[in-house]
Amino acid sequence: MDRLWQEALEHIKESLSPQLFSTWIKPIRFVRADKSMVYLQVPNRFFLDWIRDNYVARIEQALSTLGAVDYQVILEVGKPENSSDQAENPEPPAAPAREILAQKKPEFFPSNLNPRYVFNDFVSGSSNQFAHAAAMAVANNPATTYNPLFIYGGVGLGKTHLVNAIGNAILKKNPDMRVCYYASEKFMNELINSLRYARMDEFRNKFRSMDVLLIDDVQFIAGKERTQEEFFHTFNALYEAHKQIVVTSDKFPKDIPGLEERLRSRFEWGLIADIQAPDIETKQAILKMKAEKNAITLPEDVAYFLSNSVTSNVRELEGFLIRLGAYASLTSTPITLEMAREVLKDILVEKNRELTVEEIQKTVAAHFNIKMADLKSPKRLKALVLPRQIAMYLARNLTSLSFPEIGERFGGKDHSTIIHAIKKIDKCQEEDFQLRAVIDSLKNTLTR
Ligand SMILES: Nc1ncnc2c1ncn2[C@@H]1O[C@H](COP(=O)(O)OP(=O)(O)OP(=O)(O)O)[C@@H](O)[C@H]1O
Repeated sequence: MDRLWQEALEHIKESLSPQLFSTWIKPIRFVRADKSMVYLQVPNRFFLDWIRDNYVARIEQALSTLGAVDYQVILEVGKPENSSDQAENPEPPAAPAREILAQKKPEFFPSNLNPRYVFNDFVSGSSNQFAHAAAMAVANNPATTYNPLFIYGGVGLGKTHLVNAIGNAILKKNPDMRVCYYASEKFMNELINSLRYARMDEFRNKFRSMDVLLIDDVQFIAGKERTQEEFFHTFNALYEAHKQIVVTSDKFPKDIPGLEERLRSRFEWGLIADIQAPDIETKQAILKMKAEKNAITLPEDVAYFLSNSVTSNVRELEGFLIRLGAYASLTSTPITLEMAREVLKDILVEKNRELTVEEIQKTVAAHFNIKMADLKSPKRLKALVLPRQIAMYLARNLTSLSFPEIGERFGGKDHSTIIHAIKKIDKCQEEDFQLRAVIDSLKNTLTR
């Protein structure tokens, strides 16, 4: 059996980089074997966990290829190599490999979660209550209720916060679970590195051994062929093993350009929940909560002023609050409405500047991948009519221009054409959930 072990080592060596082999496999010592078990010694507990999670299957596979079929690897923590009593007093063997595989050792598993983002600090309002409720349901019963959970919404509206809150709540209740948060760009970078250094097995083992995988801003992997493929396989492996997957994006799956069809359809298997721009009451509640957290005294009228006059991006709103807090502290003056107006005046002027129809047309044209000129043209092609009507609708909603003035900016169209377009979009939005999502996303882009 000793010889067989040496051969198995050679076998494993072929499939690993020299560095990995010498780090993880070389220090493993063969102890003994009986009819169905191979006892291997590793230097310490951390090592044992790592080998168990990443290499036991590979070792069993190598033994099986060499004829030792159905042998089970049993890992034990051994004494240092020069220890004299090693042979006489072997450590009691650790649990059988398959049992070990079932155990989880979270203390060595980095979750990447942001501990600040918890449900308690998330303000729920009409704009986000659906996503909030879905996130809580997933946190309470991972992989049983909604899988995958897909949360989408505009920039700075709380997606990252919610997804981390899910992870933190799950870990609090189940400290043994492997919960991992990844921004999709980080997933991609790790994949690139694994490809470059021939560490794909490790990469796959790592992602496929999660109990809960949280992927933020998945839109960034769109158009990246290799990343999408690897994510697709990770998704399948986890889904089939009944593990929870949560994905966020700035858009509804159908509206993510360059997203592979097979991924899009999988994202639609579970629950899709949107986060909309917060209303004034929610913004005020968020500001009050954040002020309290940061020990900033924020008078009612200033909270109202901020919520009413600026952005719907909560991150930006938070930034204004911090700025006011810093100013108050540096000048040793309390925050007042007058002071808020003065300190934020430049930003607010820019923010309150009215959008132009050209900006709206440009954004809509880019979203639908058509030419801006087509929005102003009389062409009746189906692919142009809907974007044009959406642009007209947004022009009416986001500017103060009259119907004839809008018609003028759409290539001299009659005001009745504009009224018809607005009525149609209004009606379609009531029935068509996806159209509503597209319009919300465009509004968000235009007003952030
Ligand atoms: N409902 C909320 N209650 C409390 N804080 C919120 C809420 N929504 C957003 N925030 C805060 O706003 C900031 C931005 O939120 P977050 O990063 O989660 O947004 P996001 O939607 O992931 O943005 P991006 O699209 O840029 O990834 C965070 O500090 C977060 O705590």
